[in-house]
Order: sequence, then C-alpha cells, then structure tokens
Amino acid sequence: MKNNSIAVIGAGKWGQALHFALSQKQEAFITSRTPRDIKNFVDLKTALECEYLIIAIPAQEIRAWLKENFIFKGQKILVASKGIEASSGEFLNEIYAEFVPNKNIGFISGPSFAAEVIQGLPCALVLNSDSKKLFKKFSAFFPTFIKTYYSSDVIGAEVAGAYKNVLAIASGICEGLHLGKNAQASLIARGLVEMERFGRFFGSKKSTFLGLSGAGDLFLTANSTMSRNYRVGLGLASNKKINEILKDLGEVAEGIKTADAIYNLSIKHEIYTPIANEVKLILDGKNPKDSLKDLLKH
Ligand SMILES: NC(=O)C1=CN([C@@H]2O[C@H](COP(=O)(O)OP(=O)(O)OC[C@H]3O[C@@H](n4cnc5c(N)ncnc54)[C@H](OP(=O)(O)O)[C@@H]3O)[C@@H](O)[C@H]2O)C=CC1
Ligand SMILES: O=C(CO)COP(=O)(O)O
Repeated sequence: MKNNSIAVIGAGKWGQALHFALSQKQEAFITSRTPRDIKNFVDLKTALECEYLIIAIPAQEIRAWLKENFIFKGQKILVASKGIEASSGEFLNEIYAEFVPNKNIGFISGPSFAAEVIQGLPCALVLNSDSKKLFKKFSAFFPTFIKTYYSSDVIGAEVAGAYKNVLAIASGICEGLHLGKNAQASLIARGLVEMERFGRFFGSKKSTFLGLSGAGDLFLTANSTMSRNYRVGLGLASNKKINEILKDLGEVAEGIKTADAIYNLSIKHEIYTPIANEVKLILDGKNPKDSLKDLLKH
C-alpha cells in the first residue's frame, strides 16, 4: 500500500468534484468504470493500492462493486454516496461493515452540489465516523474552501443524506404542480420532522437533523433545480414516465430507490413516514394530485 496516497473511486459528478477539491493540496488519483481523460486517472488496481479512498458510486451498486473488486488491506475509506439499498433495506454502513472494520470507515454528509464544489466555491461538510482519528486524517486532505466538521453519528448522517433525496423529489413535485411557496415550506419542514422520526428509530441523534447533514442538505436539495432528485419531481408533476425522466437526466437520482427502501422499512418497523410513502406511490404510478389530497387529510 502507498502511504498517505489518496484516490477517488467513481468519476461521476461528485467523484470528479471531490477529486478536484483533494487535488488542491496534494496529488490525488481518480478511477472509474469508464476510463476518462482526467489528470491522474489511474486503473482500479492502482487506486486500490492507495491508503485513503473516497468511494463515490451509486448506493444501489455498492454491494456488488465491493464483492467484485474490493480486498481490505488496511485502507481508510470515506463513503460519498447518499442512499439506502432498496433490495435489502440495509444502510450503507451495514454493507461496508461486511468488508471494512468500523474504525477504517467514514461517511461524507452535508450540502454540497458537485457543480459548485468543482468551481472551488466554499462549503461545509461533515465527516461522520466512529473514529475521530480517521476524521482528522481525511480532514487534512480537504482544501481551505471546504470546512470539515466531525460527527460520530454515522447512522444519522446516512439517514439524513438518503432521506433528503426523497424529500427533494416531493418538493420538485410541489413546484411542478404550482402549489405555492407556503405548501413547499410546509412540505420541507414536515419532511425534516419525518426524517428525524425515521432516523430516531434507528438510533440517530436529533442534533444531526438540525445541522448540515439534515436541515442543511435538505434545504439545499429541496429548493433547487440543481438537484437531480428535485428535477425528477418536476418531471413527475408533468406526468412524464420515470424511464423518460431518467433518460433525460443521464445521472443517478438516489431518491427513487431510496423511496422504496424507506417505504418497506417504515412498514416493517411501523414508522410514520407519510411524505416518503407518497413519493414511492407516485413513482409507482399514483397521480400526484391524489397524493396531495391524502397528505392534506386530517
Ligand atoms: N452530484 C452531487 O452533487 C452529489 C452526489 N452525491 C452522491 O454521490 C453518489 C454518486 O453521485 P454522482 O457522482 O453525482 O453520480 P453520477 O451519476 O454523476 O456518477 C455515478 C458514478 O458511479 C459509477 N458507477 C455507476 N454504476 C456503477 C457500477 N455498477 N460499478 C462501478 N461504478 C459505477 C459511474 O461510473 P462510470 O461513469 O465510470 O461508468 C460514475 O462514475 C450518489 O450516491 C449521490 O447521491 C453526494 C453529494 C453530492
Ligand atoms: O446530495 C446532493 C447535494 O448535497 C446532490 O443532490 P442531487 O443528487 O439531488 O443532485
């Protein structure tokens, strides 16, 4: 293993932005399934020899990718994905735990559109890990335009990052139906309450939902057409089919599969998640106007 070396795995929007950020202070490598003409692009084998890895591939692909490609050799890992595995209902920390010890893994959360990070615009991120030592090591790699905070609430950060994608779809639907700013603010505020309730069931801390990982990322994503999930919502409101929306998008929108995961988990554990459940039903074909009526019922 090459000491103190760092690589990003996944050269999509977020992977490339993180690679740009990390390259400000030191040499950083990047790899991806599809080769790209980017400085310091290496093959996967070379990337996996780095001591520090940031993995930025879609949540639903992680288990298969780890099984196929990953052998633990003491690497320290930051997970950049935001989602819950739909097929199992497992959180990403549960999946990674099968491959990497807890002290070697952390999760990035907080409001961070890749398109702004890659321009060097300032932002604040949370690095969530059981290990503060891991946080300090990774934190040192980040450039001065990114402020990093530490949290040990891994599950809270994961729930917040995944749930806000579903709420961004809901907010996009709200905008697309021209329901007004009062409705949108109510939806986002009740969404925050809902995601905190869901997270609490799994042991999350309330403070995580009031900070960057929860409110911060939710307010960002649920208020902007820069969000892919929000744009999915706009498409659904105009009666577009999900396949057509995804074709136009050409990038991942994690909220779609995560809505399924939340729906199933909420039924299994009897957690009240009305907004996420309506998003799942709309994705399955329910008329958004019927969802609105159901959400407004006393
Ligand atoms: N974009 C953003 O602003 C932010 C995104 N995130 C999260 O980061 C994650 C990635 O998002 P983003 O980069 O934007 O998405 P993109 O759709 O832009 O890129 C996805 C990346 O994942 C790779 N990939 C897809 N499927 C597989 C697979 N089966 N095996 C290996 N690699 C695969 C693609 O590889 P290739 O193209 O080489 O084939 C591509 O590099 C998501 O969970 C997202 O929620 C988090 C914060 C901000
Ligand atoms: O997570 C994000 C910003 O923090 C990106 O959101 P989208 O995937 O909806 O674009």
